[in-house]
Amino acid sequence: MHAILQGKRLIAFDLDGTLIDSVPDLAVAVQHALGDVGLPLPGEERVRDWVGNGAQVLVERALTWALAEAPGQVLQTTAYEAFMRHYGAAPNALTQLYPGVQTALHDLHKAGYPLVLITNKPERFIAPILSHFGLLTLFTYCIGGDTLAEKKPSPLPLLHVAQQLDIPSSACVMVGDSRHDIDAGKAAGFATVALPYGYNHGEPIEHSQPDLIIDSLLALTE
Ligand SMILES: O=C(O)COP(=O)(O)O
Ligand SMILES: [Mg+2]
Repeated sequence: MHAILQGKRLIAFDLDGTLIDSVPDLAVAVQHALGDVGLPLPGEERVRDWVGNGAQVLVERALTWALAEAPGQVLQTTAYEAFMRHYGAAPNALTQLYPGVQTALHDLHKAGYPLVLITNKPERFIAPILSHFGLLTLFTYCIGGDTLAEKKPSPLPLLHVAQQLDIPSSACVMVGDSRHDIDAGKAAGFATVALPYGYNHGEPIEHSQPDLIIDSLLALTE
């Protein structure tokens, strides 16, 4: 096991950009939603930079780009509902696990670590995606962006799971791809591990000064 796991008793993982490359399916759903309301389509590369603060903000960023101004509430609600419908219809069509994820999660689980998932993605999508990849049963807890009163970068979801499992923050690790994961981890008193291959609004994850940067989750188990 990697030295950062020494004395640790809980590992929390981010989902999008950390375990799964979900942007191709998110982009399809965003484009369908914008098409439904008669707006121009942004393309996958723009959508990549908009992921990270949950589905409402993703839709709001897409609408703001398409309109060149902030959307009104009615349009936001209509486009959000369309996005949720389209994404829910096909959350796994193009989504792939990043290399090493399957092996690393199974090895950490076998080694006895409780694994938890803390994503800003709406909760309803978590189980269909994790079970598609055979990973759902590895996780003790799954928290979505709409599960609790606050989402990352708030430390609340991290502190919530640590408290539920009665594990002190100093014995917990947050693993993620974006500044929201690292900021939440630091604010919760967790050790922080970053993956540089995900979605961080186009900014290098080094800027958030995580405790460790690894190229693949396999580095945790070696
Ligand atoms: O849905 C998002 O905006 C990002 O989700 P994540 O927290 O799993 O990266
Ligand atoms: Mg992420």
